[in-house]
This record gives sequence, C-alpha cells and structure tokens, in this order.
Amino acid sequence: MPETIKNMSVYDREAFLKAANSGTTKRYNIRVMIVGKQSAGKTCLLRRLMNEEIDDVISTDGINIERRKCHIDIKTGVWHFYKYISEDFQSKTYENMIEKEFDSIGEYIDFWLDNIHCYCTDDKNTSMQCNDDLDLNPPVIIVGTGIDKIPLVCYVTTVEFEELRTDIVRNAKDLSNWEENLPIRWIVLEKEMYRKQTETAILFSEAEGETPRCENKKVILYTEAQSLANECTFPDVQKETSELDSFLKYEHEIGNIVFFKEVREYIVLDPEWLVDVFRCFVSHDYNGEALGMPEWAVLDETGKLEDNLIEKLFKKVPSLILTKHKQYLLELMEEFGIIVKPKNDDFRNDIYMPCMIKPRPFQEILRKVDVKSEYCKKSSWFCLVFNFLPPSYFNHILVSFVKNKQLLHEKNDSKLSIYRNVGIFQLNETGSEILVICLSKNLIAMQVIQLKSENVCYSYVKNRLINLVDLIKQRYRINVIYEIRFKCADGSLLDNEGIGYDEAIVKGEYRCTDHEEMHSSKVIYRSWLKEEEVEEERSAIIANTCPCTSAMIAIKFYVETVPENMVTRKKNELYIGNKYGIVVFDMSGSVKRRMTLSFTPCDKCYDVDSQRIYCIVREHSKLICIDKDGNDIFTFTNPNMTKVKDLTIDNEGNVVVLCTKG
Ligand SMILES: Nc1nc2c(ncn2[C@@H]2O[C@H](COP(=O)(O)OP(=O)(O)OP(=O)(O)O)[C@@H](O)[C@H]2O)c(=O)[nH]1
Ligand SMILES: [Mg+2]
Repeated sequence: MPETIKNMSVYDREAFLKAANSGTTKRYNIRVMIVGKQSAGKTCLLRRLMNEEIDDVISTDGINIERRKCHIDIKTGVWHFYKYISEDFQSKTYENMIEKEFDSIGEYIDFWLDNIHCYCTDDKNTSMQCNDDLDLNPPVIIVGTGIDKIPLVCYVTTVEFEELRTDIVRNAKDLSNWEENLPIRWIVLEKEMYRKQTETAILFSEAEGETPRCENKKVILYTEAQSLANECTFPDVQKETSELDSFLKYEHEIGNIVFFKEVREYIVLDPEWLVDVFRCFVSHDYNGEALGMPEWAVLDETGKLEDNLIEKLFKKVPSLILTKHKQYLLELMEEFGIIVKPKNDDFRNDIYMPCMIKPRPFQEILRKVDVKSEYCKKSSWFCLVFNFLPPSYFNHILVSFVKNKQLLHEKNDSKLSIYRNVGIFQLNETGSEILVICLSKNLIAMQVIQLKSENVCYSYVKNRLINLVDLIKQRYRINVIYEIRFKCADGSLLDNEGIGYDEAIVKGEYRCTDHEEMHSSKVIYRSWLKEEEVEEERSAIIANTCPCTSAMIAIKFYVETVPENMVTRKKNELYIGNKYGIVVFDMSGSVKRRMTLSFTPCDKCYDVDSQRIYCIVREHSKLICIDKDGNDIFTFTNPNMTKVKDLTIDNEGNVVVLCTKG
C-alpha cells in the first residue's frame, strides 16, 4: 500500500484495497522540488535540467509550481524531453514572510533542510529526518549555483547536468514509493483527468467587444469527474462516491489536483493555476493599480479584504475573466486558511486576510489591551516551543481562532484586534476575560488577561490550542515537534526560558531567568492546568520512573481475576481484560467504563493511530479487531495459525501474532 494511502483514513484505505482487488499496476513518478534563496538560480537550474534555454529567465513571483513532464527510461536512466517533471518552489513572498537572518552558511542550509523535512510524509516517526541508514529522507541534493563566480572554478558543464540527472534517478529509486502499486482503474482515471486538463475550453470575456479565447481546462465540475470515473469502471459512481472521493483525496495528497470534500463542487486539475490565483492575493509584488486603491490601505491596516479589491485582484489572472469561479475560489481560500470570516456578529460577512496585514511591534499591539485597572490579572504565558515552525503554521491557528471566537475591538475604535501573527479575543460573554495569542519566532504563546482578579483555570483553552496544533500537523502532514513551557506573566517571551511542563509538575519552584529569582511552579501552571490534571500527570510520571507506581496498583487489582499479560495502557487509561470483556480504569484505579465482549481475549493490543483494539482468543485461534467501544470490526483466522499466544503491533501498524506454526 502506498505510504500516502497508509496515512489516510481507514475508509480511504479500505476503498483502496477494494479497488486494488480488481488489479494493480506499478507506477513510477519522480517529484523534484527546488528550494533556495531568492535569485540563487533555481529557475535556471530547472531549465537546464530540462534541457531548455535560459536566455529569457525572469525572477519568479511567489511560489511557483511547474508541472514539467519528461520520460525517463527506467532501465538506462536516460531522460527524454518532451514538454515538461519538477517543481520550482520558492518565493520572495515566502522569504518576506519568514523574515529570517542567517549568521552562517550552516544555519542557512539547516533552515532549508528543516523546511523540506517538516513536510516529509514518508516516515511514520514524525520527528525523524533520517531513515535507518541515516540517509536524509527525502534525499536532498545540494547544488552550488554561481560557482563560475569563484575565481579559477569553471562553468557547470553539460556533463555535470547529466550527472545531476543520474543522481536524481538513483535517489528516486531508493525511495519507498518507487514502484508503487496502484489500482489499474485509478491510474486510468488519473490519465483521463490529465487528458481533460489538456483539453481546451473557449472562454468568453464578460467585457463587451472582446473576442473569446482558448484556454486549457484548469477546473472541472465534480459531476464531470463522476462521469470520467464511470468510464474508467469505477463501480456505482452515481450512487456511491466513496472510492472516487478516496481517489481524489489521494491525487490531492500527492499534489496532482486540488480537491476538498467540504468544497466539492469543482476539482482543480492544474494546481499551478490555483497558485496563480493565490498569488494575486498573497504577494509582495502587486501592480500599481491595485496599490493605489484605498481598499489596499484598509487591508494593510486592518486585514479586511474589501469586495472591490477582490474583484480587482481576480482580474490579474486572465483565465478568471469569467467570474463564475469567484465563490468557489473564495471558499477554497477559506479552506486553505488564507482568508477568514470573523465570528463577531457585525463582521460575519466580511473577509479578512491576516497574513497580509502590515507587521507591527508586538509591544505596541499589547499596549492596546493593556488594562490599567488594579483588579486586572494576567495569567502566565502558555507556550508551545517548536523545533521548527513553517511560516504558514501559525496563520492556520490564528484563522481557526478567528472563526470560533469573537475578536476584541480596539479601544475607541471599531477595528477588530487582529494583527500580523497576533490575535486578541474576547474569551467569555461578559468580556471580563481577554485572550492574547501570538507567534514569536519558533514559539506559539497565549495569555489571558482578566478584568477581575480571580483564580480561573483556562485548561480548556490550553486543550483547544493543543488539539488544534495536532490537527494542523495531521491535516497538512507537517512533521514538527513541540515542547510545552510556561513563562511568567510579565517576562519576555523570547529571552525568558520559563519552565517546561514535566519540570513544573514535579518541582515546587524554579529559577526564573528573566527576573533572576525563584518562582513558584504552581503559580505559573495553575492558570492552565487543573489540579486533577496535575495529579494524573504526577502518577504518570512516577509510572515512568518507578516500578512501584499507581499503574502497578491497577495491575495488582486485575491480576486477581485475569492472566498477567492483558493490560494495555493508553494515554491515562488502563484497559484490563477479564472473563467478560474489558474494563477501562483511570490512573487512580476508578472504573471509567466496561465493554462486554462475546469472547475472552488472552492477549490484546491497543493501536493508538487507528483507535482499534486487537485481541487474540486462544481456544479458537482467532484474531479479533474491535473499536474502542468494543464493537466488532473484523475477525481473522488462518489454518496455519494455531495455539495463538501473544500479539503486538509494530511501528508500521502491522499486527504480529505469535502462534505455533507461524
Ligand atoms: N554567474 C551565474 N549566474 C547565474 C547562475 N545561475 C543563475 N544565474 C543568474 O542569476 C540570476 C537569477 O537566476 P534565476 O534562475 O532567476 O534565480 P531564481 O532563484 O529562480 O530567482 P527568483 O525566482 O527571483 O528567486 C539570473 O540573472 C541568472 O542568469 C550561475 O550558475 N552563475
Ligand atoms: Mg525563479
């Protein structure tokens, strides 16, 4: 099963397997991404790799996805150039967004490597950048352009480009997705959709007197995809679209098309076209006409994207003369988190684009909510410190908060408190609690300012942020890891180290690097952690470090009724099997729920990824899979599998059963 499918939902995996039953074939596909600093020579490199001229290369505006095709003889490795394989991904916009400065070439290279590897989906172990052989995954070839500028070094020759091509193919062949097996009908439909894209459509301009133009098809209706799928022997496509949807999701994941189930009216066949559209909105290279519009200043200052400006910006893409896609494109931009409609009643129909607001100093923004009342109370800062944070990550978080929480109004102004990388929200109905959420380098931080001096715990806000961060990691397949830290209310966000989560729970006090004095750990965590959570965590920590723990107490309890190897621990729950089924305990030993089963498992394992429990039943030599509520999913038997004894799940999600014969 291709890695991409393995990472999709259980329904998609089942749809894939069903389709694969009617025949599969191998697919070879190489995707190359060229990243690097502005003007490094990326476009020239791509052109030369594709055996094209470089005379007319101009600077690329924003991110550029070029789907170029050439055929490579798998046996000989020779490249045959027809038209267009490769992606040139870079941007001034991106560079402006990251606002990075590098002290050394090492830091510079690390930055680009992190950028590439945080999007690697080939490895289940999300924090890893290397495979078992310590090879970078995906492989990276570092090309030094401009070497002719170094005295005594000669120009890059044609021979070296040939070596680069050989290197690309060699690296691609080592990847786990080389020779992927796909259902034949999926490959046929993929080709059909590609053919559809190259079909031309006649575009009629809305402006009077303009002649109609021919354009390749960039978008098709979902119903058109249904008809194509029907032709490609997808079963019952008109009634049952689950296989088609799984196929479209797969194609979206590998970057061939853009398809969101939530906005399913159209399918974008040419992602480059969408990049062109998005470039109209998120760019640092607007044309003068749009710049002169007063609506532009409004966007710059407030983030509000007025309708006039939307119309104007859409016109930058010639194939958008038919504004029939306007609504769909706006919905897509909402789906991508580029634009958002605030939750505030009076602003619900307005469109905001937070990433294009002019940056302002953080302290200046904070002054806008600095309540001087003596009763005002600030919580500590709750921080998620990331190993590496891609520039768009925080934007997704901010947009999600804007959708779900009312933004505060600026003092004496109707302007909403949304800024570049900062949002200030009204947390409760009465307005006595204000939430500040912001990005600072590799750190996402939040603080609650209360207008009443009460000890309130914002554990639910903390959970919301963590869930959201994990959801974004999953949805955009971003491999980043973070650590939770607390920092004192008035300290600096960046220079102050604060205290880590585990340390805060076990240590009574810590040395604050900002104030150079001892602070109470409890004072710093209590705004975000409930006492029960702290207790639970303490027991978990002890369980990790000491054999005589509360976990043992639970095991002791179960040992009286069932064999020893039937405990599975999932997060802060203990799953204990007995004669009648499974009892779920919390870490204090209290029963949370019971599942009655029709069989008595002799061993079981909890697969956290799929939330399934795998059980083996010795008498019948069966492997039974149930969901976390005890409902049957499937039963597996095999004549070769007798006297089943133990089971476990490996890192890939494979269930391994120890039995007599196999
Ligand atoms: N001397 C020298 N000049 C180069 C080399 N590669 C590219 N250039 C020149 O550098 C300039 C930028 O090249 P591009 O290929 O447009 O660079 P890019 O990284 O795509 O630039 P942006 O899209 O603006 O980020 C052009 O004027 C090229 O002619 C090289 O190896 N040696
Ligand atoms: Mg370029």
